[in-house]
Amino acid sequence: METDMDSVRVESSLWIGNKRYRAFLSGWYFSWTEIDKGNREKKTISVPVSEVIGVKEGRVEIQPQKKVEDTDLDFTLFHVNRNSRGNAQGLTWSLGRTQFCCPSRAVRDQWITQHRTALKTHSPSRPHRLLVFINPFGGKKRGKQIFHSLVSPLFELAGISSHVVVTERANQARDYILKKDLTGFDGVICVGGDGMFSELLHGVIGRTQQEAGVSENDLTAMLQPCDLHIGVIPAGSTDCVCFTTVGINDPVTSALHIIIGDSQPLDVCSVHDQSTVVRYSVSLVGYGFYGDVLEESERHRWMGPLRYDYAGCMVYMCNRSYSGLVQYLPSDSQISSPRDNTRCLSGCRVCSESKERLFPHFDSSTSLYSSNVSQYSTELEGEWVTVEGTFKCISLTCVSSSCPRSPKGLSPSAHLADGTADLILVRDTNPLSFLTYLHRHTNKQDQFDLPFVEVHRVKAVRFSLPPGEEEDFEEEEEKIQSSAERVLEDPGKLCSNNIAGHSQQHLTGQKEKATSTSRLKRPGFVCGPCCTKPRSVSVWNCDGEILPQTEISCRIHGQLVRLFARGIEDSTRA
Ligand SMILES: Nc1ncnc2c1ncn2[C@@H]1O[C@H](COP(=O)(O)OP(=O)(O)OP(=O)(O)O)[C@@H](O)[C@H]1O
Repeated sequence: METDMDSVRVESSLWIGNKRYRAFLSGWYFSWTEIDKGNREKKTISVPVSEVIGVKEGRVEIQPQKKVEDTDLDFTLFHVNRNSRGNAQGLTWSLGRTQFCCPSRAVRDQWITQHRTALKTHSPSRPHRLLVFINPFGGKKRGKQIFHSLVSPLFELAGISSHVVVTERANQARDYILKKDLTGFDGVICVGGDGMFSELLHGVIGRTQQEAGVSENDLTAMLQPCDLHIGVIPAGSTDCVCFTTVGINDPVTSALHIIIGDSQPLDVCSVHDQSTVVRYSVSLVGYGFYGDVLEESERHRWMGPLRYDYAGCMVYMCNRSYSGLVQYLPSDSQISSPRDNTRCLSGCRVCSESKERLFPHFDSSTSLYSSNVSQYSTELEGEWVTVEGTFKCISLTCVSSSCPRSPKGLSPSAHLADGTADLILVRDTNPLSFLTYLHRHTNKQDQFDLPFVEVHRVKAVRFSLPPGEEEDFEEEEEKIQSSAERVLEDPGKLCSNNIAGHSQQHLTGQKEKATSTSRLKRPGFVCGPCCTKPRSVSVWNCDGEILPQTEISCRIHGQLVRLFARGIEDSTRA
């Protein structure tokens, strides 16, 4: 047996079953080559040290149950295995296991020691201690089972200790991250859906800014990048964030990415009203159709995940469109564009070369509510572009926002970490054309290749109501406000309005009030085609939460957070 203590190098004969192998561990790779009876080399298998999950004495199995057969000559290597599956965009990872037999106990011990040294020196960013939040009610309510049967045994095998919090209320995970002592944790994990991810996102960003003394409410402030990694074990209804960053919704794949300490930076959009940050978003800030669908689906939570299909049909039949003034700050189209037909895959060059971490020419003194368009252009050196019109929907997404139902996503060529978002403007059109647009999200046709759709890669966006609309809206607000007050005096009247009870995450108590008022403000619509008076103002859907504000300002923060992921792996590598 040959060893080199300084650079982690071991070489010896090893046996798998009755076949002999020449095994070799250098710093970065462990490989073994079959040697036939005539001493000829046959096939070589190679595993990067970075993808080794653990090395154990003896013959060990952990799935379906932990079983150890302790012998002096054997060791078991656990590592990542890849395969492709179904409609997944990325590769499924599973736990590979190979049992080796050594010529002597001394050689066995040497292999184990050297493997462990190699892990420490060549895969140093692995987490040792994790804070895990399980939403027991997310998706099909299998969060606890998924964690305890599939994820926890893998963490244990890899020597990761976890502190588990099973949530008892909405926003518990966010508040825990904001307030409790997190010393010693290398990351926070959610077992749940996009709503749980959002809680972790708000907690981690808020905590980091608090500690750095940065005001989150200041639209012009450079937010401090967050060191604490976020991991997502998918156990929700759609799990869009997981699908978009890993390419598949599979708890074991995600757990293995966490164990090996993968790190994927992610852009985040902050949404502001005039004076405060309202929310952070990763996947969708949407007005019009997507806002209406969320609002309608909230009235039917009892239907479970089916409510989105139901609400989609109802809102589609209402055939609404909304006037608005959209202003955006375009990103450099020489670098990338939403229509360049590229996919942001693991190791993406556009993301790794991105310099979009600073935000030039943003002037907070400009009123959001001003309708003076030229004022924006002058103050912001002519970079802002203004589009006024009537829209079916307005969507802003930092990432492709893909999910199993829409594997390409809202914007197939969007990047995870280039400091930009894609702004999709769908102008008013006939119902059939709009259906064509929606349907193209589920097939291979280009959803942007339609005359009423435009898409722009942007660094910031503002939305305001056109001047006339603004007055109507205020009048309507006043009328509805007074009727809401009457309803509050007589809560019995609430039944007919069926106001949604879904929890919202708020950054301030003031917003809590605004939201409840806002819900009361908007008259219910369930009648579809027979609605007599079209509503003139929609709501914003921000990653599945309804925003109380209509006029908002959004800014993209390049690579603000980091996930335990590596982006979608090219499936041709399987
Ligand atoms: N114990 C709890 N009781 C009630 N609500 C909770 C609890 N824990 C978390 N929540 C809230 O439930 C909401 C939905 O949870 P989650 O995202 O995990 O599942 P989902 O909605 O089924 O999935 P998706 O968001 O992917 O559609 C989250 O916004 C979260 O704040």
